[in-house]
Amino acid sequence: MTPESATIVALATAPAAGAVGILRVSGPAALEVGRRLAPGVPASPTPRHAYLASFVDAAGAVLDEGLFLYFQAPRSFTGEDVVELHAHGSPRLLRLLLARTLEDERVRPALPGEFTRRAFLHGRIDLTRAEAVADLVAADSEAAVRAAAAGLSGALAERIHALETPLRELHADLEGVLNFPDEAEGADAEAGSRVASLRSVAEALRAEVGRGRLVRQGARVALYGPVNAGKSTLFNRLVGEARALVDDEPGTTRDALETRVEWDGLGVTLYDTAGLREAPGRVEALGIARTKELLAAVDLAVLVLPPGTSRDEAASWTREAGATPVLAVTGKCDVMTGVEAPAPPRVSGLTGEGVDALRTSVLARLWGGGTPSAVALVSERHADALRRTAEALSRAQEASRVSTLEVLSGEVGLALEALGEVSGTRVSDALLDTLFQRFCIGK
Ligand SMILES: Nc1nc2c(c(=O)[nH]1)N(C=O)[C@@H](CNc1ccc(C(=O)N[C@@H](CCC(=O)O)C(=O)O)cc1)CN2
Ligand SMILES: Nc1nc2c(ncn2[C@@H]2O[C@H](COP(=O)(O)OP(=O)(O)OP(=O)(O)O)[C@@H](O)[C@H]2O)c(=O)[nH]1
Ligand SMILES: [Mg+2]
Repeated sequence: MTPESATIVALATAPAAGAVGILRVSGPAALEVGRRLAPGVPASPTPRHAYLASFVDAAGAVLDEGLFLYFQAPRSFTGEDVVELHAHGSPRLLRLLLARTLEDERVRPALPGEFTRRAFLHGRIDLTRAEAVADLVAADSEAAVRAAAAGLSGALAERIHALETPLRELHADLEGVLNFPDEAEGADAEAGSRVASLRSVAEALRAEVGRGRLVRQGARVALYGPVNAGKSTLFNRLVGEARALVDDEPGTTRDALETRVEWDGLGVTLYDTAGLREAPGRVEALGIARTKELLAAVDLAVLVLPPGTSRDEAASWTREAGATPVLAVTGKCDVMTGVEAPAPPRVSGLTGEGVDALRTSVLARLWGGGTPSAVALVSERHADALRRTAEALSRAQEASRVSTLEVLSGEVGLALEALGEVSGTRVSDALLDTLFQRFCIGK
């Protein structure tokens, strides 16, 4: 039996006690197998009708009373016959029901992501939508939920399509001129400029990978600066609870502390770090080394300076963050005297002054304009395929000037191939294997 004709089964709900647990069966034997567990359901049930049914064991003893749903191929999530048993959410009961479906030799347990993979293989959804399903399940901020939902409804698919269609047309035109020079004469005019504009579309999409990552994984933001500047006090204020130890002794924070917050729907991992200073004690020096490591890894470093810091000192503290963007603030602004005239923005972790404004500036620096939910969730995988698309188009552009039409068309073909890895029009089984591995079983 080929894997495609196998009927698969898995729990569609988490394997924990809950109000309802769902067992999902997909494939040609789904209805027969489902009815073996729920013999009260008619032989030809109305698709999408919820039947209240008894689920029974092999001897006919009732194990549960639940809902039975039948989706007739191809009008189902997978495009195959699907049966769902909505039982009470007892993990042990669901294992019994699952074991009963497996008694049929046509049925086997589903692999991770296999329901979604079948939806893709049956053309119900393209690859960007399949990936959005996994993004949605993994989403842990409102922005991530909204962006994945947009992906599920085809936001990225449309943008890829808007690139793939003219690219395919260009390729067809070029092949036409190559194969039927008389009929297709002139179809290759403007090829150079068509290639150039497609290349910039690919580059623009690829540039969104950073935003995609910010939405998916959240941003990483670290507070840093000289010892005793008020970083931990500000951290506690930003987090809304007394997470970090605060003391007037310089060098209080040693290990970096981290906590996850959600600001305007965007997930943010916030770090409080050991204050930096010359000639610290041995343990404190270890903390300082960690701070420097962390600074290199975050998306934004918020430099907290004590009142009265000079411009030169501030510049030298800024350099500590290396290539990481820095947002400098003057802390303890409640104790400042007018004479010091410190550089804005000013905040006080103690009184809360300027803290909302700081949060807004952090988001603006991370995100720029627009709303996080409107982002196309470009992943590293998409960006890599788009990079190869753009590179092939760049070579095509060069070829349009100095080389033959064959070479030009060949490069356009390669661009099309690389792009096909995003939508899934050209994918290998190996790529699908890796992609669906990150799904959970039952998805
Ligand atoms: N109980 C249950 N809830 C679920 C799912 C499921 O499989 N079962 N889903 C699964 O992850 C998601 C919903 N996704 C679905 C997508 C398409 C179809 C479907 O039947 N599509 C048909 C018919 C469309 C129509 O009638 O409008 C089709 O596309 O042809 C069903 C569920 C989330 N909730
Ligand atoms: N007046 C005033 N005092 C503050 C403010 N923030 C912190 N302090 C005080 O300054 C001292 C140091 O505060 P911390 O928050 O521990 O400073 P830190 O930058 O984390 O210090 P290290 O961890 O040692 O680097 C404590 O006595 C705080 O109460 C503030 O906004 N205003
Ligand atoms: Mg501290």
